[in-house]
Amino acid sequence: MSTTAPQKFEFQAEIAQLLDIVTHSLYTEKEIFVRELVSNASDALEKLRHLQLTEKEIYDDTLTLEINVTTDDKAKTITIQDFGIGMTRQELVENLGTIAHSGSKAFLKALAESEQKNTSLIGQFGVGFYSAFMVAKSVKVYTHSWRKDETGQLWTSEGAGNYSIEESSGERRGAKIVIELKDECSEFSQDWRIKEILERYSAFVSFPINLNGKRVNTVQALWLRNKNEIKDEEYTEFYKFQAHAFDEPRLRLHFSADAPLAINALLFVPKENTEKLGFSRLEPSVALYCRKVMIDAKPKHLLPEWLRFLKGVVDSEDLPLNISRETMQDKALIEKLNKVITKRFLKFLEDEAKNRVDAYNEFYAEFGFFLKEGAAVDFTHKDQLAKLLRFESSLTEKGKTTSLADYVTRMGSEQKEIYYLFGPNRAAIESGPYLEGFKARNLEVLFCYESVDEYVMNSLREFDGKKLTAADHADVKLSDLPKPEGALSEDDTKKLTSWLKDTLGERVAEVKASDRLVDSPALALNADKFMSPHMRRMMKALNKDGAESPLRVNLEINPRSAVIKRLFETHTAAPDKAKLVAEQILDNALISAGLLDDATAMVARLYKILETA
Ligand SMILES: Nc1ncnc2c1ncn2[C@@H]1O[C@H](COP(=O)(O)OP(=O)(O)OP(=O)(O)O)[C@@H](O)[C@H]1O
Repeated sequence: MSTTAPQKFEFQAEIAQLLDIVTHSLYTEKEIFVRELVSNASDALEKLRHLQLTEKEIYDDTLTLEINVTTDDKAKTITIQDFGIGMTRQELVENLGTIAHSGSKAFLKALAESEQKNTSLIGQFGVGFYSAFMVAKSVKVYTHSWRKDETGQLWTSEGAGNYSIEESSGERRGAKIVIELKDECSEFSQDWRIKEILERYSAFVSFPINLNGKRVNTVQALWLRNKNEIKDEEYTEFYKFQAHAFDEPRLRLHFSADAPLAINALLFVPKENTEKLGFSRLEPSVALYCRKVMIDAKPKHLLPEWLRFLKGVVDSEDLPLNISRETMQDKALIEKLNKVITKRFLKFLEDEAKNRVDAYNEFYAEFGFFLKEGAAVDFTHKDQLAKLLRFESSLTEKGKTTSLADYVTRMGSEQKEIYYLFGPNRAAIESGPYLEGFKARNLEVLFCYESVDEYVMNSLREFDGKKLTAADHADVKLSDLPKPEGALSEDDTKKLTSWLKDTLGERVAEVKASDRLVDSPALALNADKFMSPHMRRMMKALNKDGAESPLRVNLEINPRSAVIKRLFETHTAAPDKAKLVAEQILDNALISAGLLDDATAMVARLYKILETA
């Protein structure tokens, strides 16, 4: 109730300009005004809570610290009331009539600099209290300061250049903002609509928020609590609420940091990797908060792409509520957050891998793909990621894995490189000809089954100073093994390799005796240094150039093999038959290498060989 005549005031020029833009804005996400006003209310309550610690005399001190939102769809109004510190007449003029507030300033500056004269910038900057004018015909602020000797005030504006203030008796402490909605914005006088908005942006505000008498925010901002006081069930409940999830989290990391930024983060790894199950690519969904108020549910650059499977919350009070994707300063802040959180999460995984081996391995089986993606593309973190990778190897049991670090501890003093082989699965690699030479010399070979492994190995290049080398690479040199009895002599072997080179012609670049074969008669090594057999297969699957270039391989034969000895015996006696066998040996080697492009010629030849058998 007014006790004196209203006094008229002009808005400061910048505010008038701001209001003009906001009032006529076509910005579609008008709903953010709720977030802005609730966050102001929460700030005002927070300030009151602090005052209660130091001040003896506070007006209306029996009030509960809460926020009450009421909607009236007949009158088309929404009211947001808090019992916070309120404002004096003087404060109303300063706070709501002049441009004190940084978000609005930044908004106007960006607008002046920006090419886009449209108002999409509002959403990016947030214009605090003034955002109410996107939806309001008129805004009334009923308020009473926490100071006992002040009187209640009513601030009114229709957003067009001026506002008025009058005394108002009977006000409770705090601020009550009544918005009379524009006709086209009447949706904001609907209970369900506001409920949805409050749940989205203000679910974790620490003061109770009641919408039309019903409590909306029931889940606590767990990430700000001391982790020693939080039960597992509370974490799980929070995860389900925040990530809209139905499963239980597999891993969680709850941490806070003070430098270089104040961060409170609560991150979860879900139980299942839905991308692996064939669902669509995950979107980043660790939400960004500033003091419990959500800034962005799906911030793109908060974490690297390969961490897109994480859920949870990052809260930093060093961020402005209206953080923008446009300004350099804010971009730098996000980058800093990204760096700190990624490093911390990788450290966490390292500890898990050390202390909870089984849980880590289960995590890896489900989410290892993402770590490999990171190792392949993220130059900054690849070394830290390399430590987290796991592979089966020639020394592990089927289904069990080793880390690169453990591999290194098993390396003999002679061994300088870390060997790996690609193949579709363990059986294929073990039955192929490439492994046996390594096995015979007790050299461990890592098994790589996934396409991404090729990129990982190419990106890492080395681990702990040891080169990562494909075991089927033509350059690999292996130590001599003692010559077994009954092998072809060196002379005979030379005769045979030169005959093979002539006979096989263009299909081979080189033929020589192998130092890596033990049982198999022959193997093919890709003569192309730049394209591994695996890459060639992928290019072929993608129908890319390169796969079609004529294939030339180095053929290595095993002088100990019965087939080779027999070939030597027949190559002069029955050259035609020997030629067929030679070609078949090459094709068999190509099959093992995954390099045989077309099997038709081979099938016809096999029948010919069978005829003579
Ligand atoms: N509910 C309220 N109770 C008391 N004071 C308020 C309330 N709402 C706004 N104010 C005062 O008005 C000022 C301006 O509010 P506005 O929303 O424009 O900016 P801000 O809250 O300071 O900035 P930001 O929204 O970026 O945090 C606030 O700083 C505060 O002093």
